[in-house]
Amino acid sequence: MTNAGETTEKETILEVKDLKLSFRIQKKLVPTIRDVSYTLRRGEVLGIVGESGSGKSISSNAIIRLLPENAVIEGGQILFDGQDLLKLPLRELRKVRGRRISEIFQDPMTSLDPLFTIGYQLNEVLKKHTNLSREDREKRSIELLRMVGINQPERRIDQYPHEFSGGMRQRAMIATALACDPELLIADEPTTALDVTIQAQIIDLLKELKEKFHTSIIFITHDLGVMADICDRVLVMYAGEIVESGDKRQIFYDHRHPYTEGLLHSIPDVDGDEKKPLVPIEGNPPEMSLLGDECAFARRCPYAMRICARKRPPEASLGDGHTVRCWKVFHEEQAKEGMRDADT
Ligand SMILES: Nc1ncnc2c1ncn2[C@@H]1O[C@H](COP(=O)(O)OP(=O)(O)OP(=O)(O)O)[C@@H](O)[C@H]1O
Repeated sequence: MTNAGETTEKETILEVKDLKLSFRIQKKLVPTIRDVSYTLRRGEVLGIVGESGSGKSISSNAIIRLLPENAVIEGGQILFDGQDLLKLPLRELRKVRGRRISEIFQDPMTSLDPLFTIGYQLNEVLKKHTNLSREDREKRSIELLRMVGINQPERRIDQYPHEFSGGMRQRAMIATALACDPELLIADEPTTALDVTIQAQIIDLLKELKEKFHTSIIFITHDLGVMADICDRVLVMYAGEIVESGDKRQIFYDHRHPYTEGLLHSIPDVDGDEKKPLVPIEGNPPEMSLLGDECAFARRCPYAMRICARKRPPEASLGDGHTVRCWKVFHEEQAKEGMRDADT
């Protein structure tokens, strides 16, 4: 792996602009990812959080077009290192996938084949994406297993996935994802199925990747505690759209969207020193096929006003990269601006 220089640290690696994706269901197109826009810099960990079905996986899998057959991308751009991946023919995209962008999943068996040894699978990835000789591929495979914390990699390389424990399989999957030094790693709930100790070890490993190699990571999770630990910036998703985005401090300590507020009340205190009662958000997310031009959260929102049921709120920019899609916040910001104008 090459150690990226400090100068590349703030460079934008990924820019998603107005991504719109629908699913074809019984001849109808159901909008599911709605105007999603965000930027990811080199060496940054971007967390995506939201309830089940909010679009975390689909919006991230759209980057490498790993989508169900009935998915239709209806608009937007996905600029990776300046190149629009949506315009790239599938054959070209396959070269990017696994080499410059790779993905790790909750279930390691999504990407590990039970019929082949771990060494064979690492070798296949390296054969496909690099010009390394057979000998160098073996050396690299051993180095990768060692890097992800697998002891005795020379012996382990000849073993099959079932001979590994759950945590070790997760590490082996991470090793295959890292084989070609990806610039972007998409981690979709990579620690959810693991016990707390192993979860912490995997998080430490991902942090090390970010620190040492400036790998950019999209980290999808339900777990706001894990998110507070690893992420620099956070996207809060609800009903296929980003309802709030900001850096970790803005989201945890200065959030403005009622949904973010509800999410944060539904977990134990992130600092762990104050025991707050858990208050789940009442109600359920909307049925996407029935959603009109209203605020998707209106029916569950304790602050909903008349306009919320009639019109989707615009995205308000609060400065320093903090955005919120909520009428209440929009009006509060307008009022502040009005007061500022009156003062001058
Ligand atoms: N093949 C499909 N056809 C129709 N709708 C789909 C299909 N696949 C996913 N969806 C819908 O897309 C929406 C977003 O799904 P996605 O898997 O991205 O959610 P998620 O936030 O990652 O959820 P989870 O946390 O449960 O993984 C959901 O409402 C889901 O029902």
